[in-house]
Amino acid sequence: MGKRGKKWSRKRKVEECASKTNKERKDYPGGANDGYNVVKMSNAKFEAYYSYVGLHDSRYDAESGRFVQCVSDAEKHAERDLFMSTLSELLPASFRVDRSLDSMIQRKILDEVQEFIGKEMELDIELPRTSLPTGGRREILERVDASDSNSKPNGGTDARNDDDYDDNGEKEGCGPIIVRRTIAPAKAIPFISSNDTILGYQLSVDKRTLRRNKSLEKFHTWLKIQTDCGHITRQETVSMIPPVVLGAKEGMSVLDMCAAPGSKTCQLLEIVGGLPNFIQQDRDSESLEPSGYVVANDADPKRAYMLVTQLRRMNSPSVFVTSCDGQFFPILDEKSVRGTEREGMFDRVLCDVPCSGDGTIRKNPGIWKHWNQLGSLALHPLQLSIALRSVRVTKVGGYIVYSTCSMNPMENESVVAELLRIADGSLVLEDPRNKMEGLVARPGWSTWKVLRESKNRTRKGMKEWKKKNNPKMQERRKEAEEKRLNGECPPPIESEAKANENRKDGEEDVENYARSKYETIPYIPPATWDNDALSERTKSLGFVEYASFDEVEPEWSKRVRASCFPPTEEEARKFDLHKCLRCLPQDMNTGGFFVALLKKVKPLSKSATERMNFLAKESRGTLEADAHLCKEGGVEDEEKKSDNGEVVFTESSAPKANNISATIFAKDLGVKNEEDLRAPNGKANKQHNKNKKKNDLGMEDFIPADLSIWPPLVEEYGLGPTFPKDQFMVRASGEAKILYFISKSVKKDLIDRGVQHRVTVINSGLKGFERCSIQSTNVTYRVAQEGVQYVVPHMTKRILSANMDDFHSCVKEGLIPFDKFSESFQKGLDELTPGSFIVTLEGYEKDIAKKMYLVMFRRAKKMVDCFVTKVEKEAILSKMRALGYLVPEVEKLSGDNSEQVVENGES
Ligand SMILES: C[S@@+](CC[C@H](N)C(=O)[O-])C[C@H]1O[C@@H](n2cnc3c(N)ncnc32)[C@H](O)[C@@H]1O
Repeated sequence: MGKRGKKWSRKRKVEECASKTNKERKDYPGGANDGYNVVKMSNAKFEAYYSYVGLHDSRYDAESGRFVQCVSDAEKHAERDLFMSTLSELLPASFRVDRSLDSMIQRKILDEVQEFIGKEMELDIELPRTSLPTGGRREILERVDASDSNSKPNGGTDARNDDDYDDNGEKEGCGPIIVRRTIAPAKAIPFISSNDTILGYQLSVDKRTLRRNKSLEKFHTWLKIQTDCGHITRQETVSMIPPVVLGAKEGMSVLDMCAAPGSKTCQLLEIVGGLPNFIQQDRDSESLEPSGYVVANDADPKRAYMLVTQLRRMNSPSVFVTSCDGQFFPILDEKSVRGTEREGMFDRVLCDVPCSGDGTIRKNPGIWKHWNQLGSLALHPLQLSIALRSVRVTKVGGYIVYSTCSMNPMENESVVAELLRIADGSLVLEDPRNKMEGLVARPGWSTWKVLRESKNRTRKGMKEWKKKNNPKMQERRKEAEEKRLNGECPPPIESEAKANENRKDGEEDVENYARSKYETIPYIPPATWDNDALSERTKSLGFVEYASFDEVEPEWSKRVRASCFPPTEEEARKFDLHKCLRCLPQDMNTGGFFVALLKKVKPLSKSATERMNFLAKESRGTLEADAHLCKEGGVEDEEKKSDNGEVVFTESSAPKANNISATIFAKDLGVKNEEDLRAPNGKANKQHNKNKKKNDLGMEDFIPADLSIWPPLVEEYGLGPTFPKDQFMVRASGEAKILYFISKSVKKDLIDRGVQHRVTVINSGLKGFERCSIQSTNVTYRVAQEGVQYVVPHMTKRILSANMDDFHSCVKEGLIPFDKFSESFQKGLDELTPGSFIVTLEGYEKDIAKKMYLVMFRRAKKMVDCFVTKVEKEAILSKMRALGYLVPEVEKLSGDNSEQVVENGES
């Protein structure tokens, strides 16, 4: 089998694996397949770890509205039960209405939301069929019955009757439980608001119930349509917190460092890159575009593509999607452009780092099976490195939000504490609670315990154990042993024997591990909350605790780092870590989340920058890191030396400090003189441009469109002098299929500084024109619906204004004969030569915020076509309804037939 065949079979394996996961998903809690693949919502290590580190040591006091310490064991038990039973419930779905929507449309949507959330209705709710380690389902049912309202009470709970449960913690003979409740389907989320209007809503039910429940069918259909139109975004409640905390404002430059799949990016874009509501008909062309922008970055190119799909709904020219390891995000200081000394270029940076994700355990039940503490320890340095880079690229005076969906202090407070330590006064932690009405978040921890799992409990250990216990291997070993006993072969040499002995020790451990991981031993709640007893329990599960970094064995010092340990008392007083937000699932019936808001008050010191580079280098290896960092083009010439006289790696010194990497990188770019690498926007970049039409991902470079394409288009569409030709970008090489329109600020801050040569640009802006040659003319492009509102204001030809009826016909019908329209509209059509043209809704010709424009095509025969996708047509119809035009709720729409026209050879 050739290479191709091999590849194909690997692909098939992946597909098979994916389908299995889907099956698992289908069967996941509440699935009809009784007992098959039901996820066990229990993990002894997870529970022992969090009990020991103190996750249940405080509770919410509803009376005072504050968190208080649990003083008795009973209180801790109750808190733990509440935590565990919340984790076993399915996560309620949430959504928010786009804050940048035209105010009239937004009002209409909010009215429609009220229709659903305002009135109570009887709902059949399916409770998860799960194995609950303790407390749990029965208790949930009791709470459901006892509660008239939809709110989740906090406080003590009854202990379960263990007789009802089998050894796995499952209730015997128990299928999916359906309860009928009279509730409102959703409640408002007060901290998701704009101008005192609440825009966020949390449903009473999870998305599966929403999809299947007959009484919610209408609501579900409405949600689907509004989501497709880009009017609302479905997003988890806690995931909406970071963008609000970040405090971005209209017109700001924002970087979303780890952006995919992009729900927070959308939220940020609505604030900084949406069209302000006040734009009305009399604005000048300057204010046509949003002045702020969002750079959405993700290290994984495939995930970065997901961002493009997600952001397309936003219809904004102010987004720049890149794929780059956040640890090497290019530094574009103000000084490289204007010769000033200002550090950083972003007003706000969201650093929502990759994490263990145990806060998402309600929607990702696979975490129950795979959770382990080593994962958090391994992520800690990467998270720190990305966060430091985020600080570096932020302007002085700007803000950084560090967030994770993990509850583990190794990924949260310890990273923030180390950031503050390294920044040494350049960063200040702020408390965002006052901006967050209705938010229930616990204070961050100022101290914590540091534990690791024993080595044999790693995946590698598991693999070795499996290999060792493979029946064939065991058989062979037995044969060898017999031979040895019979004197047929020499005994193993001493060191090997010793190694075997050692392995034997480990074997038992691994066996235990296997049991705990794959059979999921049910967790026995602590009999006492005494510290020693809890410590014993974690030890028996294979955890090792360290009081300080000095205790960490040398072979573990790369995993359990000094920065994992809590701050000294003096540092703790300085850092104020309690200002961080710790959202636990039981507090707002959400997922778990952590957020820290940091203000950059002065530039980072040299040693902080060196530490940042060191971490990046450590994570990616010297060669790769050097190449990445010198790709940025150094800005300072001097070679840096540390206190002990060693050459320390910095961006600028990279080529000098490591000649090999510089040579490799120079070769890669086709630059003969390595010094050229150091000149920002210099030879290296130009050479890079010339030689590398395709970037590392095989994508063509994203470059400004050649000005020679414009004359025929200017003539055809009457593009006036205000038309911003320099804001159109293309993919390099050949004739561009699409001309992307980017906003002025994206051009000025990013393109003009050459960012496109330093990172992989996945996408930016809106499709402004699409290739489409029109017979008997030299016109090679037509206007694209995606960016039509930014082109139309500059057009003086080929625009027709239509009344509501004609406009509606254009949206609704496919191929439309002229005589379907009013006489005046027909007259306009008769005067047009064949080709692309724009129809605007009468009265909204210049209102680009409402985007009542349609890209149409006039055929040679007296017919017209509409080049608008079904989804966009839905959006237009819902806007027409908001404008008071009586469009039926369900309209049969024909899709975009641009392809068909091309095939027919008419265009
Ligand atoms: C927690 S998710 C981000 C979720 C996202 N902010 C949202 O709200 O939809 C973390 C993301 O970081 C990306 N990532 C992992 N390592 C990275 C790195 N070194 N630099 C940048 N992104 C990284 C992952 O691909 C993943 O998409």
